[in-house]
Amino acid sequence: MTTCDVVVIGLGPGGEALASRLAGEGLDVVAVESGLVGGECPYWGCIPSKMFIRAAGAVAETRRAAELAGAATVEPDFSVVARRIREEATDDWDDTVAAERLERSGARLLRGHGRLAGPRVVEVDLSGGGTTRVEARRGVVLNPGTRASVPPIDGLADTPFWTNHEALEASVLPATLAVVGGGPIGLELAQAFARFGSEVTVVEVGPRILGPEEPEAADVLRGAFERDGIDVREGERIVSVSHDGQQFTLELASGTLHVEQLLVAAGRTPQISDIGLDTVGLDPTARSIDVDDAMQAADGLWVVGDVAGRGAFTHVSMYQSDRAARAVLGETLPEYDASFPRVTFTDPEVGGVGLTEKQAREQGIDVRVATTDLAQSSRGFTHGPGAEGVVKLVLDAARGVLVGATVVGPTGGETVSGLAVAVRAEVPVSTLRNSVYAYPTFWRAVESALGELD
Ligand SMILES: Cc1cc2nc3c(=O)[nH]c(=O)nc-3n(C[C@H](O)[C@H](O)[C@H](O)COP(=O)(O)OP(=O)(O)OC[C@H]3O[C@@H](n4cnc5c(N)ncnc54)[C@H](O)[C@@H]3O)c2cc1C
Ligand SMILES: NC(=O)c1ccc[n+]([C@@H]2O[C@H](COP(=O)([O-])OP(=O)(O)OC[C@H]3O[C@@H](n4cnc5c(N)ncnc54)[C@H](O)[C@@H]3O)[C@@H](O)[C@H]2O)c1
Repeated sequence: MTTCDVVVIGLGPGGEALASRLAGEGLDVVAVESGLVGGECPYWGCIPSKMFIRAAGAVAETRRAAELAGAATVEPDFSVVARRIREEATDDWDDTVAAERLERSGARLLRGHGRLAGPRVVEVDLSGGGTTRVEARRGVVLNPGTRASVPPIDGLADTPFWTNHEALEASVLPATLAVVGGGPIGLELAQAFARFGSEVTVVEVGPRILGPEEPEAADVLRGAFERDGIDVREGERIVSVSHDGQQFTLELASGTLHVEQLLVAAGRTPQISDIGLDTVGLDPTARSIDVDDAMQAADGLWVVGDVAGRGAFTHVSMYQSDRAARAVLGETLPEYDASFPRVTFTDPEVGGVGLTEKQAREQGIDVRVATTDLAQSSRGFTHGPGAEGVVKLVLDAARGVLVGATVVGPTGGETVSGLAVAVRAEVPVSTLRNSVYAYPTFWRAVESALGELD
């Protein structure tokens, strides 16, 4: 048994930041990681996917040049972006740089699978063999993240399907690709593969793609995906999947689909069933671990990242990492920001903050909503092809403040930032109306939407 001040199990973005920060504060930190230091985001998530999307966007913009500026041709070459992902984004899926950075901060890195073995005690199955136990004087921080869920579709588990890992490690573009799931992962990757030349079908079992977001966002995306030649099937059930060594066959409720590759992006499974939660009185079968606003789940136990169930985003993991670090150090925390922004990096982007109209109504808020067509704005008109989008505002009429907003558009993820401040700071809608909006920005469409609230 070794002792230390804090053990961190799982080094996603939040866990890695927390471990090096607490070590920098002089605490004795043991950081346990079974995969790569940094977690999903830098190796199989945000970073490689956004590099892929940036490249696919360049292809799409070049094609739009014909309508705007004269002849331009692009011959997409998937090997260029695959090489950038391998060499520049992920160091060929090697975390040496991140591990050395962590150790330079003073933290001790243990490679292996960690699990609680009671309050403030962690057992680690070391990657090199053997087991060790560590006692943490202050406590343990959990950041184990999620993995791709495999839906219980007949035959699927026996096929060589892709998750986000294989999709972002791919070096060869599939000629045909089916994507199971019309959430952020499925849609971002579907559009990127399609723009490089794959023939893509998205199969969503729910009534619409991007289900938790505003329905207006799905309406815009559906049109954009059709223009990219993507076959979007909503409310579609997959009965069975098989693979004959060459291709996948999907038996759908509406017919049969044959494809070269199958990407499963049907949600995420929290990696908490085997980390000893039962040894501290918590439920290992839950969808997430309940925490208070200081990210504390039990005495001497803090949780950050996707498994805390408060938004599965890197910026949320980092925000929680900051709170948990300050809680471990005994600092008093300001109120928790539950209105965090979110962006799906399709083209057009879908930026959102706070509540959707449906969520606000479910909370009994006196809701008023307004929408405005981004393409009809002055900036949309000058932008031309690719300007489709919408701004939607959700007003709490009783309090006179916005409680949610969505911006779909070429810069939806950036444009929503101003509204994120308005929601977070509860800026009176009268002040938003009595403000000047630069002409001709996409942001100025917000002024039109505010006018529609009357
Ligand atoms: C394709 C894709 C695109 C995405 N794009 C974005 C985006 O653009 N913007 C955004 O904000 N978010 C994005 N996300 C989500 C983002 O990646 C996650 O929210 C983020 O990684 C935070 O996760 P986390 O901190 O919970 O841990 P994770 O990143 O999941 O890391 C957890 C780590 O813990 C390790 N681990 C698990 N169990 C144990 C154990 N018992 N012992 C030791 N180690 C363990 C794992 O090996 C892993 O390294 C994307 C995700 C995917 C898959
Ligand atoms: N840009 C970003 O910030 C970004 C990008 C990717 C992922 N993420 C994060 O990762 C999380 C997970 O993303 P995700 O897209 O995997 O999950 P998700 O849960 O958001 O979406 C999964 C989709 O798959 C569908 N589905 C489930 N089972 C199915 C089946 N059998 N057949 C057809 N469809 C099925 C669901 O109805 C849902 O629409 C996101 O919620 C988000 O928090 C963020």
